[in-house]
Amino acid sequence: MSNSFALNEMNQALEAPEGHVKQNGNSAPAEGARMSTNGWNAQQPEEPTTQDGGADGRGFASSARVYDWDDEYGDVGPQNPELELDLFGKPENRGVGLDFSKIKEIEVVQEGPERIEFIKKFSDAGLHPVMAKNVELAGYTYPTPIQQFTIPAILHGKDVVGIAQTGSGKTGAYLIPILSKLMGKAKKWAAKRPNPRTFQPGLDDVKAEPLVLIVVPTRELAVQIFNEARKFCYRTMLRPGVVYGGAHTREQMDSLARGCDVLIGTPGRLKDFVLRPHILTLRRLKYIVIDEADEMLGDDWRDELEPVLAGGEQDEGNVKFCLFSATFPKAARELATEYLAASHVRFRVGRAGSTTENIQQNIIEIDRSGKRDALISLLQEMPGVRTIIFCNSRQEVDNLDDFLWNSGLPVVSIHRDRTQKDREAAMRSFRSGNGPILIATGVCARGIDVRNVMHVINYDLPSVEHGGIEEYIHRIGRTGRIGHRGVATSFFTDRDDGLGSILARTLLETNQEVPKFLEIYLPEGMTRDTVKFETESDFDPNDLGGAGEVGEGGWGGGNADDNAGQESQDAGGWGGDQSAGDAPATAGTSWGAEDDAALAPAVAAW
Ligand SMILES: Nc1ncnc2c1ncn2[C@@H]1O[C@H](COP(=O)(O)OP(=O)(O)OP(=O)(O)O)[C@@H](O)[C@H]1O
Repeated sequence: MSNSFALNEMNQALEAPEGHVKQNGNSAPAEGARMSTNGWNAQQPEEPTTQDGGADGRGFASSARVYDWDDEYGDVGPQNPELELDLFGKPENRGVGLDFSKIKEIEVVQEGPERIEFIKKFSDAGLHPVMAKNVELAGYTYPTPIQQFTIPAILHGKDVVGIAQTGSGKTGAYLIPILSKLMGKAKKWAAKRPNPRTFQPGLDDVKAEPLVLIVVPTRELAVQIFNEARKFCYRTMLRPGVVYGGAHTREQMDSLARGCDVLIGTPGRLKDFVLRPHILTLRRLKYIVIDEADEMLGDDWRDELEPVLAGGEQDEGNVKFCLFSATFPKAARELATEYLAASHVRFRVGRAGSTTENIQQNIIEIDRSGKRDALISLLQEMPGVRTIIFCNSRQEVDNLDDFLWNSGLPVVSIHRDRTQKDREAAMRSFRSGNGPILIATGVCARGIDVRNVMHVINYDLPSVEHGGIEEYIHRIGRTGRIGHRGVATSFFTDRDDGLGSILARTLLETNQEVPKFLEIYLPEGMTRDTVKFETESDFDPNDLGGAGEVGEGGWGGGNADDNAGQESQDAGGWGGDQSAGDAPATAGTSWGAEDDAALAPAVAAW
């Protein structure tokens, strides 16, 4: 196996703030700590933190502290240095480590009846001043390519589909414009809330009436996005909240009873609350975001998602939809049209389902019986770096956890059968670097963003029936995020035959070495330039006979006036007017239609 850049980069990562997993190998381990093995460090008993463990570090992450708004504040609340530190971390650690050398020019394709002018700088977006400040506090200097397009599109009142590689800033791509737009409107649109200083549970309770609903597939992702929302809502009257299964319903009800303007949740728990309108009503809702949209629109979620998307006393027709994912197979794209306005815009950074070249992908052909030894060798080869190991079953996660733990390695693990407290503790330990090896089932892979994950190991490759190449892309995408680089190593056994062809093409596409045993899956003569995947665009220019005709079932072949009423109602919010002001508003002018301008992809420099 060749890890050309790996060790050098890993060492830098070990020195990096927050990401440190290296401890002084000579120091005596604290009581309860475990000895280091083969270059890995001793694991320490975990200290609770406020960031992931609730207000006092002992509750669930859903009760983590948010900015407390007082109606006497006017438009912008005062700074709270202690909370600021908690939300954004130490100033010297913010926004470090972008590898600009790898990101030169990235092609962004836009489809839909209207062309959106992209922004090059956050300052061009017309963000609400508090949002601009929060973006700065988060350490974001430049918008990522997907953000360059979706920020103006959402500010301009469009339904948006955003498809961009893992770790490319999709969360900010919807949170920043949606919250910015609402900041100017919160006084008018948000429900009345009790004063947090005088609030008495049971006496002052209100029902939650969010303006934004963000639906995600996993609890870990819900918590992570809640933490991002806590940052971007800082010093505003928008109050974020999160609900997810496994944590106490009572605790989440108490939190909702204080009011909630931005609600993040997993479908099951959301459905429970939506069916209890005295606790949660969606009648004020202005935005629905479906993150990991291809996963969420799959059959597995239908029963829970449909009552949420259709229910809760929504003001039908006045809710904007935003769908985001790194992968978006055709079947999911077709389903998505059920929810989107005909005039929605769609942005794609690279091929839907492509991965970033920042991840070095190694595929190792192996006998099933040799996996454990090979795993230990891999961990010894890259000691002390934050690593995620994926397995296909909960049983295998438990088995490997025992095996590695007994081998003296600092390992933590999560899967669906663990209690929520255990899941949160494992994530806390992994994030802090105390338990730098995380074993998980693939289900947990979606969206998790932990700084300095340098190595992803597919102990089992996802089977074609369960996630296939999409899951592979999401799993390896836990490394190589936001301009960083990383290594993904996968064990390929006789069971993985079904994945061979698409895996070989994925390697080819991203300039990776295709190992000899995978070459047989490629048609003769196929090169990086001729590699083929499923159709990327569903947009059929023939559907667009004239201005305003709707391309049936297609993406964006629609009538730009369909939601014009809503747009004029929206105008006047921060950034609502100027951002797309130059864009041609003619229905029928479309990316993907057969004229020169339409065929040219927009290029975002970053
Ligand atoms: N403009 C920016 N500048 C610097 N860092 C950013 C910027 N936007 C987002 N980030 C950071 O990049 C990381 C990855 O972002 P995010 O988790 O939103 O990626 P993603 O595209 O949703 O990935 P996935 O597909 O895996 O869910 C996060 O730590 C986020 O804080």
